[in-house]
Amino acid sequence: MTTSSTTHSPLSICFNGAGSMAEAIVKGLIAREVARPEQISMLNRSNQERLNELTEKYGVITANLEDVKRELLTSASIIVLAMKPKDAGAALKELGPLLQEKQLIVSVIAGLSIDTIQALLGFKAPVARTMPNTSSSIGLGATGIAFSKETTAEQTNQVLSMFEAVGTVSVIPEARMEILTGVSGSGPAYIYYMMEAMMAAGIEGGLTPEQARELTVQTVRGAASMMIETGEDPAKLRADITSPNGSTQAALEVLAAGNFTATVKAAVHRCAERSQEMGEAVKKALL
Ligand SMILES: NC(=O)C1=CN([C@@H]2O[C@H](COP(=O)(O)OP(=O)(O)OC[C@H]3O[C@@H](n4cnc5c(N)ncnc54)[C@H](OP(=O)(O)O)[C@@H]3O)[C@@H](O)[C@H]2O)C=CC1
Ligand SMILES: O=C(O)[C@@H]1CCC=N1
Repeated sequence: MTTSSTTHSPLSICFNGAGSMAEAIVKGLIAREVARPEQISMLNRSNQERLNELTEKYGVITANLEDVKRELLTSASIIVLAMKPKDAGAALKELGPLLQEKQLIVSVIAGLSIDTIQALLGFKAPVARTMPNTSSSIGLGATGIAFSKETTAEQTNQVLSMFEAVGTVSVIPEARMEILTGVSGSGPAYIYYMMEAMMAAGIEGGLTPEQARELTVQTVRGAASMMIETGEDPAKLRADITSPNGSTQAALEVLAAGNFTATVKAAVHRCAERSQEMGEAVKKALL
């Protein structure tokens, strides 16, 4: 850590990691005009083709030369850690000595705790531990955020603005971050899995792939919008569809026989547990 009193103005955000989650956030930030492309830099380990693609698509700054990368990291007001958990330990150890104490670290890394991030950096940096999801790219993300006590009010507001621009935000105690990952961080994947199965069944029954897709997408979109617009519990909305002894009841009985609720709950809890395991692995390997 360096202790120069340089202030970082205007706001600049450096994404350390330039994969699908970083792109989802950047796309949303630019579309919603929360940051201009020239305020955003994106770095990765080695994939130059990927950096070229991001500059072409969004006009953001990218770099692969080590000294330029270092300059972008040291001059950013916010550094977003967006690499896989297995790569985070080495990246944080390298980053620590470069940072000034006022630079804010925003992590999107599953399982990695604030304590571990600070221990790997080598000092108590202000940290916002977040768990977004890929729907941020279209402004419909759901992000959980926990702040370290070193985070200033201004930094807290900057992070809230960043993620509110790309969807909804839930500020939660850090201890709830794993279960939130199970619900909303990985959640879109479960819905896509369900949609794949519905589409496959529709095609088996003779719908064209296009019809199966359109009907499935509109059904999921309509169901989500019904919850938002009516404010009803899903159990009530489900009951409204389920005629006694009708076709929906017959379908739900098949799902219940396959332990639908228990299976989905087990999946969410296993996701939370796996997230914790990944964080523990980083801690064990590098501290
Ligand atoms: N995908 C999702 O839905 C969500 C992901 N997350 C979290 O986001 C993080 C990233 O996931 P995702 O975007 O899917 O991963 P990707 O594999 O798509 O991207 C990872 C990126 O990290 C880069 N990288 C690896 N090591 C380093 C390093 N030492 N320094 C800088 N950059 C590095 C890679 O560069 P290169 O290609 O050059 O190796 C690549 O650009 C994960 O920790 C995950 O837990 C959180 C919420 C949702
Ligand atoms: O699968 C993963 O590990 C990440 C975390 C949340 C979504 N994807």
